[in-house]
Amino acid sequence: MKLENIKTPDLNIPLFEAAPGQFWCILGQNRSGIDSFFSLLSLDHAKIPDTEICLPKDMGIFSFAGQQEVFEQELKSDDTDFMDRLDPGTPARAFIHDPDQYTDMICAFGMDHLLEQGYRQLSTGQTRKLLLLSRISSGSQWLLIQSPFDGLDKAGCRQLDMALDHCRGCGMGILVFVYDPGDIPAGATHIAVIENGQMPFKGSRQEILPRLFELQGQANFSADINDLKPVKNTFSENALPGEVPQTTELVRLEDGHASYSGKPVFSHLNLCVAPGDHTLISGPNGCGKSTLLQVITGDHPACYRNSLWLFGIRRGTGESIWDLKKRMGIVSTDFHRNYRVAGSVLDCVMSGLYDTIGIYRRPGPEDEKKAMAWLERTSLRDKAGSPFRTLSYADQRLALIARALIKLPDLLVLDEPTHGLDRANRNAVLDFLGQVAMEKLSTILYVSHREDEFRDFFVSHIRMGN
Ligand SMILES: Nc1ncnc2c1ncn2[C@@H]1O[C@H](COP(=O)(O)OP(=O)(O)OP(=O)(O)O)[C@@H](O)[C@H]1O
Repeated sequence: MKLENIKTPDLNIPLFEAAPGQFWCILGQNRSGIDSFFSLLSLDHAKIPDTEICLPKDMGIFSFAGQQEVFEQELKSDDTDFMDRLDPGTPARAFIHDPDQYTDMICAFGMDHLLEQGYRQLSTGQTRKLLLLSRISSGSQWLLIQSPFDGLDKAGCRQLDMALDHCRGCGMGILVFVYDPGDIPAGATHIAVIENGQMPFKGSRQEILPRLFELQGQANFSADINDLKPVKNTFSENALPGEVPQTTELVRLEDGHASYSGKPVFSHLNLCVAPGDHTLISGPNGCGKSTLLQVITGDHPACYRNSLWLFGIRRGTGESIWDLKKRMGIVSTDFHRNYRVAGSVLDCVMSGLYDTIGIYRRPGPEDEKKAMAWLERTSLRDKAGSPFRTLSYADQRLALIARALIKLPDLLVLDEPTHGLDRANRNAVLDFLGQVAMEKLSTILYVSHREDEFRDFFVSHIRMGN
């Protein structure tokens, strides 16, 4: 693989070369040009005037955009309307080329018991593991992989490192793109850094690792809690009629359970979240973290089968889900992939005020002002009018985080919200959530696999699946 004299509006790289058997890690911050470089390599027939591009014919590509394409394809072929049951989607087995040849790797990823399960029946991490297996087994001699560790549990990260080492051992060329120096794969033999559209360092791992401290991380997310305090000072400004205010528990789940087709995901789970009980939820892929949060947000049918109280109101007693949603802000991978309406970035952030996906009313000037302020805080102001889906994955995430925060709801339900973000942005978001917690502006339920996100402001930690 060789690219010479790359000159585009975002990139200026005189030369990049990689050989079969090399394992490159490309490291860059969000908006550094790293995504443009990834796109350039992943295009079938990339053409830039005066640029020499020599790419392998066939590459196994794993990317956020590719994952969304698979999801959209699955939606298109959803036959639920013509069946007397939910269409589970393409069986996982069909994504892996010659599964028998990859039995050990499939088992190592913990996917062996899921091969007959439909794509739509997999958790976030399971979906990502499946698509990684799909690319690794594709027979391509080159792998091009974007942010592979996002969403994977600890064991999954270790297995991926081993799988990539195995691929390199078989003579494959590998390029893994990461946004955080902590995500550099253990087996990477070479590192290249992208900064301001350029590639200031590239070379062997030993040569480049000591130079990484020179990198200055600047976050795109920057919010001052003092600007927000006057908007709301207590937990229950949005109290529902008839609700016991202030001291009411936000969530109570007694002997909670959820299952799919009779197969339990979790059971006997008790949870009580009072204002200020910022709660971290962790556990292996597929243990039921997202299902639990979906029960709480009313996005899972088990919410009616449980002894569940939200803001002091028992679910299933005639309450309006819209009234409940008014008091929540939600970010999750499932929500992100389903945010598929046409609409601008400004619309997306503003829609957080109305709890809709997209805008279906004429917003008032005050709402627009609030949304613009959040675009400023996420450095997305100049993208206000751009269609949401044209943003990079990380910028889409920042917009969705702004959407959840715009009304500073009583309950922030954040299921792995920092997918795709670089270290500076991730830290900035978590620092801000720490301030939100300290100022008692919201109560936070937060799912994460990353130990560097296990901050001190979480007062309780639920470890599921142990
Ligand atoms: N629609 C569905 N039908 C059947 N099984 C499902 C469905 N959705 C999820 N599951 C299964 O339920 C289990 C829990 O899924 P869930 O998404 O809650 O896990 P998770 O802990 O959030 O995982 P991850 O860390 O990968 O995000 C998984 O094993 C998954 O395969």
